[in-house]
Amino acid sequence: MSTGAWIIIAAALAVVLVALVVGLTLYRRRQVSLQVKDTPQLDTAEAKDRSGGYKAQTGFSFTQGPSATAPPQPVERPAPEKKAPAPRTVPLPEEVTEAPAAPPKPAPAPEAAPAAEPATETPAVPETAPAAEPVAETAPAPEVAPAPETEPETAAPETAAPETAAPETAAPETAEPVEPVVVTQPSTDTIAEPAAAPAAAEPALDEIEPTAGRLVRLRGRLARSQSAVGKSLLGLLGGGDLDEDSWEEIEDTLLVADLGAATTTKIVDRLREEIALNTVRTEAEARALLRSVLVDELRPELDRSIRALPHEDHPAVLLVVGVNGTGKTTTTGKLARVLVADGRRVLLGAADTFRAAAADQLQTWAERVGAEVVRGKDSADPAAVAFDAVAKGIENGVDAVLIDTAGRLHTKIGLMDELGKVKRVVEKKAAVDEVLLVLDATIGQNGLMQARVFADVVDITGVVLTKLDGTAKGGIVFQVQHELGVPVKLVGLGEGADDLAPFEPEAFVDALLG
Ligand SMILES: Nc1nc2c(ncn2[C@@H]2O[C@H](COP(=O)(O)OP(=O)(O)OP(=O)(O)O)[C@@H](O)[C@H]2O)c(=O)[nH]1
Repeated sequence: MSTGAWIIIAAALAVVLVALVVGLTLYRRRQVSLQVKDTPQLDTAEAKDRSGGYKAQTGFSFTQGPSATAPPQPVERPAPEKKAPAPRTVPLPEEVTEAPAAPPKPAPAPEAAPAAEPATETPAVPETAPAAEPVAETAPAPEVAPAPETEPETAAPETAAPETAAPETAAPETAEPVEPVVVTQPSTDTIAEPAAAPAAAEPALDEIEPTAGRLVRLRGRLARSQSAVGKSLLGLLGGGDLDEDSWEEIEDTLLVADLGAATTTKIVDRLREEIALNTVRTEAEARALLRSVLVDELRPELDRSIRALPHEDHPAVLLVVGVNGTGKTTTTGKLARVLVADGRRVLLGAADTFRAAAADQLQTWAERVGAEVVRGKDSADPAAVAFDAVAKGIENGVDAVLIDTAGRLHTKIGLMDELGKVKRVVEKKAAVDEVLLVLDATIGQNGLMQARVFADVVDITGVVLTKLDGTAKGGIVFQVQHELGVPVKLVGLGEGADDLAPFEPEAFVDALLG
């Protein structure tokens, strides 16, 4: 063979060898990558489920509150239950003149009708006489009962402690089988409610609208009521040279929209500065400037997440406070729906015991959404109901307990006693993660006055502004945040069950500017 032939054979062999090596490498690499794929990815996703840091992909953002101070205590199983006669005597308190508080009307689901009754109450905690003296700590009851209220100024006749501390020891015949009536969702897999389970018919659960993009979907409503303000501002700013009259008109427009004097001055000053710099030449630039000034004023950097995620060993606890008629109960129900839609287990505490209809209304929300509810008899001590709601929530391992409170504003002292007590008593079981103040946007400056009173009484952590669909005075958002230094976290944009949206400064301003 010639040398040339040998070279060709050698080259061919070399090519085959290279091909073999490459093929083998590729094969092995593919094998490795398959194994990698199988690994932890899925586990972590699953492990995330119940922990903090959850962010609804919806614009609703839920977080875990700061860690609890009160050590959660093991709660005894409720004592044998008795049927509550539950006569409802609807004692409308004197000054509570607010809205009739219709039960949630959305999703009228006729099948739900029978489900309203099955709420046959089963008192979870047979109660001792309401006037029971603070016996808590000395009682041999196994459960570590919360200390009774000791503050002299809140020496209300009832304390939460005796009521819940007594279950095991109370004589079964205790006259009144009333205090906290607990209605559990029949399908829950937790504690067996022997009396309730067989009696309760399967409740017709509502379809909950997807929570994604709520504010966008509801923006039309916001725009309808707000855009007059935006249009007028844009008309003035984009109209060329601005004389003093025009600036005054801008100021008036902002004031009429309830932005308040301080915010209005700040906004007008900034607009003047920018316009003096000649940076605004077109209508589009005027719009962009106005948008950025308004958004900045709404402090987009504030944390607007709702602290509704459970702690390791107990649920998140949220208090919903506000004057009657502002939409507290409705908001509590709407928020429960959002949480349930996001896979959370929710318990509602009906601590608004001054109006029987309020508890009924909350119960209806709970049934429709598949949440549990704890309620007391009419005029029961709201603190006791709130306490029992949290205890039940811990016992049943729910993710969040939402407590609807009563907000009678006859006197600040009364409110302080009541709300302060609710918070203190609840905190014997678990720290309160969130105190949401519900304000009715349609009442403008009055809402601000209410906010001040409530802020003096409890540490508000977030504001819910309701009925923004029905007012052009959305400017109250600016004032509330400015005055309280607390973010508006949620907005109510209608009476519908799903008409609750997270508050987003940019989206709000866009709606305002139309
Ligand atoms: N248009 C509109 N109406 C709302 C909104 N939120 C609540 N409402 C209505 O306001 C009325 C009062 O709401 P409630 O939830 O009963 O108010 P509350 O503060 O709990 O009052 P009490 O039940 O008396 O304690 C009801 O008719 C609700 O449907 C909202 O965002 N927009």
